[in-house]
Amino acid sequence: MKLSVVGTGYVGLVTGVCLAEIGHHVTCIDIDEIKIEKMKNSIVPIYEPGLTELMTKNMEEDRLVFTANHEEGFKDADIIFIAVGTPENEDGSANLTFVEEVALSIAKTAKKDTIVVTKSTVPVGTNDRLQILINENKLNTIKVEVVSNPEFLREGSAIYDTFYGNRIVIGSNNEKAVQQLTELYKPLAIPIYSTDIRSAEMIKYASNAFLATKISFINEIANICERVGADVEKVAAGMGLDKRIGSAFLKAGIGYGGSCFPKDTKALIQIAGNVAYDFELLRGVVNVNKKQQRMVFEKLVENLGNLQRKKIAVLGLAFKPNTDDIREAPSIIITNELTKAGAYVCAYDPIATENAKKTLDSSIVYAEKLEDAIKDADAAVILTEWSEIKNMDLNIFKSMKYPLVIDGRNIFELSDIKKLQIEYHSIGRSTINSYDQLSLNS
Ligand SMILES: NC(=O)c1ccc[n+]([C@@H]2O[C@H](COP(=O)([O-])OP(=O)(O)OC[C@H]3O[C@@H](n4cnc5c(N)ncnc54)[C@H](O)[C@@H]3O)[C@@H](O)[C@H]2O)c1
Ligand SMILES: O=c1ccn([C@@H]2O[C@H](COP(=O)(O)OP(=O)(O)O[C@H]3O[C@H](CO)[C@@H](O)[C@H](O)[C@H]3O)[C@@H](O)[C@H]2O)c(=O)[nH]1
Repeated sequence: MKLSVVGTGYVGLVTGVCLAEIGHHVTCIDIDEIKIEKMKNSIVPIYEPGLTELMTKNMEEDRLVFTANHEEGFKDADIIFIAVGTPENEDGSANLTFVEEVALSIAKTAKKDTIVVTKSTVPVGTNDRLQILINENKLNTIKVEVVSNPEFLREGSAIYDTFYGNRIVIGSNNEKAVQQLTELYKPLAIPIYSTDIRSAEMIKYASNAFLATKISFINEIANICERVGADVEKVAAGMGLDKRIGSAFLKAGIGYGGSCFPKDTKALIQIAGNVAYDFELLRGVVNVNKKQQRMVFEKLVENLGNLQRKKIAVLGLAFKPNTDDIREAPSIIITNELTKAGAYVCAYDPIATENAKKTLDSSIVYAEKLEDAIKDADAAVILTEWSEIKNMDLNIFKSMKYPLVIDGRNIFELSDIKKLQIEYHSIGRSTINSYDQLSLNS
């Protein structure tokens, strides 16, 4: 089939490349001309494992092209995917400006019957409104059918998730459109769940809100564990054995970040509010997350006191490993607090440094190597569970001025930490202070 994908961010580019890989002819469109030029030259503008290779392969096999011109991009399309951003408005609601701009440009330039598939995460009712917007502004006598097809990929494993997702949700009342999309996705052999448009839109928000709820739940359990002498890692493992609960998304830490959970939870609270429903539970989830994101900073102040002129090594800046994305990353809040408190922040991230430089306070110094950030530090905080950090030689902590480590991701085994002379605090587990004990004994 001939497809167009509008928006070449984390969702659009991965979708376009993967659809080309299963044999479709794909035109990726973006308004960012610099991005388009890069992609035309086989440069992937984001970090996503495996994407460069797959993109280049499909370009070479003539199934994937890029353009900044909507009209040219829509020319032959049987199906147009909308994958532009839906960022957060100041009041927490979803900003639909980009989606509406694309819908209008389809209305004004599409010249043949087409299915418009919304992959962007949009509030319930949006696709119905897009259908009206397109019908009212169409310049040609063509049929345009708007379908909801929310995306569930995760950054860092986006290609795997596209090829091996648990389900594909299609929201439409038009049987022909559902059939055509089913045909399009057939090579993926992923179960298709077909439903009405509004339920499809809600499935996306409800799924993200539920996963965020699991995270805030386990984080609260972790905070209680610390106070009653239980270990949250063991608690989560024991809970996860119950198939009704499941072990996924029970990793305690410094809260969820990223471009989706923070904005989508707030948008769902707004969606409920718009129909006079107070989503009390989800408000709790969001508040717990805010509190949790400050946890590392609070533990630092508790143990170090005044942070003025203290060197703090910040290990990991991305909101999760295997991505360069720092949107809504806990590192933003934590480094802001640190710099406000007068600390000297030396940060290390294997991939996200360039994006961090655009967002974080300009006083932050970026180390080239993990060991450079840690050397002579008064404390180290771990914010992202990159495998490089997980697998580091723990003896590097010996090069610190005082080996105080606050691990916001519980990446080390307490049994390994006990072998070191180090003061180690994590989330929902007991504190290890073999440094002071050893110095008292010697
Ligand atoms: N990032 C994820 O992991 C993820 C997963 C599932 C769903 N989503 C949803 O998918 C949507 C896209 O998210 P993203 O992270 O890929 O966004 P992104 O910000 O990475 O990319 C959006 C792209 O759209 C382009 N764009 C904006 N207006 C345009 C227009 N009029 N025409 C052409 N291009 C235009 C931008 O230049 C940008 O390259 C959002 O609604 C998001 O909530 C994201
Ligand atoms: O047990 C866990 C699991 C995740 N996280 C945090 O939660 C955030 C989100 O993680 P993850 O879900 O892996 O990444 P995203 O790429 O944001 O993917 C989520 O958001 C996407 C955008 O909507 C959806 O498509 C995906 O299905 C959904 O998992 C990150 O900060 C993680 O550190 C935890 O703290 N504990």
